Amino acid sequence: MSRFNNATLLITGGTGSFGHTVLKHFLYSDIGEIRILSRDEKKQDDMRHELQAEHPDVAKKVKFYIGNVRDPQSVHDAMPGVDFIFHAAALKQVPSCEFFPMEAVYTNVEGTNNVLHAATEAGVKRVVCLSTDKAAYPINAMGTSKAMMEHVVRANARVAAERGKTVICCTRYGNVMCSRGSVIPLFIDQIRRGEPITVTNPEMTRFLMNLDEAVELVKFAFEHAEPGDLFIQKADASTIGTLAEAVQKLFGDTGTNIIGTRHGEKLYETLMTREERLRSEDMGQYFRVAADNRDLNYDKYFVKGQVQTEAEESYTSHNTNLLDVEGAVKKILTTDYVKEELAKIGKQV
Ligand SMILES: O=c1ccn([C@@H]2O[C@H](COP(=O)(O)OP(=O)(O)O[C@H]3O[C@H](CO)[C@H](O)[C@H](O)[C@H]3O)[C@@H](O)[C@H]2O)c(=O)[nH]1
Repeated sequence: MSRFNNATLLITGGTGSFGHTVLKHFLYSDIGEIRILSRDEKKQDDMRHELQAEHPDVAKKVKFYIGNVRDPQSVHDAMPGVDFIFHAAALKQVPSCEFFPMEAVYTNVEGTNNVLHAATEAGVKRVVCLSTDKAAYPINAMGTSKAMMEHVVRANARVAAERGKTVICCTRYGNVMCSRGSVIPLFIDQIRRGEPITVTNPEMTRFLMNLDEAVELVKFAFEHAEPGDLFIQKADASTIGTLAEAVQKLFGDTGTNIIGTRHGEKLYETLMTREERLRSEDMGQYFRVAADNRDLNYDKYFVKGQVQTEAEESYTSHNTNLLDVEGAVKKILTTDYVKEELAKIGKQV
């Protein structure tokens, strides 16, 4: 019998790519109920139909709640009886958050705070929050809001730990290949229309990860997290030039336009800062960075000698394993999306 036997799992942002994959993963487990809390009734309705058509035997485990993490009452209303929460609701598009930064604050910072307060109050057992590499040394509004979210997570984790019921932690990932609005589906669409693909900067690098890899870490976090832990998924990376070539190799070459870096973009991403790396524990497929659990009375603590505060290097998409075109082809072929798109044009892989 697993920890989830007959339990209720709430997924915020459950109609998004990440939430949806977590849902599918738990659907056939011994879990009792899965609640989806999200804003868009159309997406919920589509998902309800999809579940009824494809998983009729377990579809009734899923309950839909229309709400918004910005609205504490709607969060509160979804909470009774919940044992576990996967908090994925977020604004995540870099350029749009750049133009509407307060919207990112309301959803990513305040929304997370609302979820964690309600969870702590309701005595939920465990909460796993979803963060991004853009929160490490952030330069854009989306990343800055997610960095602040991570602070909100740690502060709430400390309070919840004192109360002794709820364990709150965070998982941090790089780019999820083929998630909604991301670059691989865009390239495929452009090729399908016979247009050149738009590459911002071929030298830019991004961590590449598929959703199934990511779910493993969510499960691990549910099982093993200590209050305030940050789990960081290790991943390969690729330059955008290499990624573009890999997509063209599979879908055809309609030419390439270089359009230049967009608002708020970095040349490379950092998954773990130097400061975090120094405190991290290498756990094979991921790193664990434990929370600093001292309180504000620093004079209680006495440190002898020099204290090292930074590791030599951060863990970045420039210094992790960089894939070549062949490696990138293999990697993107691990996603259902690419396999389905290839099937549509009659290509078997
Ligand atoms: O027309 C385009 C659009 C994007 N890119 C490039 O492709 C890479 C990936 O771009 P995406 O828009 O797919 O992803 P981002 O890195 O901007 O951000 C995404 O990945 C993040 C994780 O790092 C978060 O999940 C975030 O929510 C999500 O938008 C970037 O280097 C970008 O410059 C292009 O070359 N051409």
